[in-house]
Amino acid sequence: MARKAAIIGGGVIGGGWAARFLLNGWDVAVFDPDPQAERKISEVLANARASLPALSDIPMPSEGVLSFAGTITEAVEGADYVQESVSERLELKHRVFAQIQQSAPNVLIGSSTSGFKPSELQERAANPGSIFVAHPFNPVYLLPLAEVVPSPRNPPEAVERAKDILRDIGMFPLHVRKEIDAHIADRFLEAVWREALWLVKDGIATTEEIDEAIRMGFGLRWGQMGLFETYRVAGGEAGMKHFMAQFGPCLQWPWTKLTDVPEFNDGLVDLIAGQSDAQSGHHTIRELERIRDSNLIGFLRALKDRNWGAGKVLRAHDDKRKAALHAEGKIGDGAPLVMAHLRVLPGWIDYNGHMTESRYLFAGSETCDNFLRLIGADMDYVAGGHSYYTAESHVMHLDEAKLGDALTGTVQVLGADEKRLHLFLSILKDGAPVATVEQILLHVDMKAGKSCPAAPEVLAKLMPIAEAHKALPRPEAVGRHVGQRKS
Ligand SMILES: NC(=O)C1=CN([C@@H]2O[C@H](COP(=O)(O)OP(=O)(O)OC[C@H]3O[C@@H](n4cnc5c(N)ncnc54)[C@H](O)[C@@H]3O)[C@@H](O)[C@H]2O)C=CC1
Ligand SMILES: C[N+](C)(C)CC(=O)CC(=O)[O-]
Repeated sequence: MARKAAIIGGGVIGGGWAARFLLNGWDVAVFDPDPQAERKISEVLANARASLPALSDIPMPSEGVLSFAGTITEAVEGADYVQESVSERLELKHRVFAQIQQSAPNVLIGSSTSGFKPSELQERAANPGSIFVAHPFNPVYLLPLAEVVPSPRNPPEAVERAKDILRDIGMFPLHVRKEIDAHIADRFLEAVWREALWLVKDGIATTEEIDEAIRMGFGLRWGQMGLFETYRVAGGEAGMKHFMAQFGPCLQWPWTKLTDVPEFNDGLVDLIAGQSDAQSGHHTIRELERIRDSNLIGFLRALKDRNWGAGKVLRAHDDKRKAALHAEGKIGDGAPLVMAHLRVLPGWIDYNGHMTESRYLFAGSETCDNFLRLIGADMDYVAGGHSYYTAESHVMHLDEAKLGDALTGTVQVLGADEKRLHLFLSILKDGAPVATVEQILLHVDMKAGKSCPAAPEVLAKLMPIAEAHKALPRPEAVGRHVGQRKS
């Protein structure tokens, strides 16, 4: 039976939590008095459905059931976990905790608070030990980080249980060992934000110029190496010690001494908001969210291929789910495997106004690559000198894919032996094929440049799937050559 999460407060962050839990197979009950909450959450959910599955290389779990509760009591009834995401006001959060604990005194309650310490949240609570900080990052359904901040009143086993729940929905719980205002990451964000406000207020840079300074340079570095590893490399061969010797004196210079905050008044708000409108006002917020999400998918997939940073979390999540699916006998159970989810992007459209022909093969390649990862022929395997090479492909174009369409790639194994793999890939829109790709792949010793048997651990995963797929009907298109008439 699906586990249940109660989401109290369904705004930007609550909506993101709801989407992450739902797409990871949890049932979700939301309570938010805002009459617009249901519409807003359905829009966030649509964005999440279009993006999160693209990070997974194995079939996603069946989506949980979403419900909207009329009261907090109704929302938390039977909940295995509660995530509080109401507005950032301490007295409101206290009131909400009291209501939750009246109906569910022992349930774990993670708070999304950006700045309050857990001991502040726990003040006057009936059961303080079950309230802790689980601070996420927007968009919650794509970014893995959740800062988990306990106070001394939280029993360690309860904190570990909460971290396991967060891992279950693909997150990276970062245990913050000492409670502090604004935790770890928001301390940085506030420092950067404060400096940016000064730069705009003093007329040194516009909002757009500041964004270019981040996204063309150090922002890209931070996303994959963070701060200390980046600076270690910047120290050259002598590493961190040399970096500190060279740049240590700057700590005394004026450029690192701006710690006061510009006066927060209407003038500053209008200046920043006006520049931001000029910079990005031609996009709606939902459009910006979709641009952000598809960029994040690209970054995260690259990191996943390299098993680095946030990509490691994605791999570990797949591996855990893959093991569970094997244990439940759900992998290799005789159905074509759903191996890819893609969204048709603007650059894929040709002069005929539909998806250009090479992208159907691209969709097939993505589907096939995900299948190869599933059976263990992944980047580590390739780094070890073995891989599958495609020897032959036959693409059939059956229907049109248009801009924005959601496509799903499935794999049916038609045959396999130690060296060969015969696949039938279907690229589906709304469940019907827009293209099929029949492929023969050869297992190769890359150094010798010759075919050779696949590793036993790969065959151990491949063969049960091939065996189970023998029971599937053979697609009519298999073996069909170009121009052949159907009879
Ligand atoms: N927006 C952001 O970038 C991030 C915000 N957070 C934290 O997440 C929490 C929520 O922030 P946002 O989602 O941005 O705010 P928001 O304003 O988008 O959503 C807050 C929601 O709480 C609802 N609410 C108010 N009183 C309520 C009650 N008594 N019961 C249930 N719902 C109630 C409101 O109707 C609203 O929909 C805050 O604690 C914030 O610090 C954490 C990470 C990032
Ligand atoms: C601006 N903020 C303090 C609410 C930001 C966060 O808490 C985290 C984020 O997503 O940037």
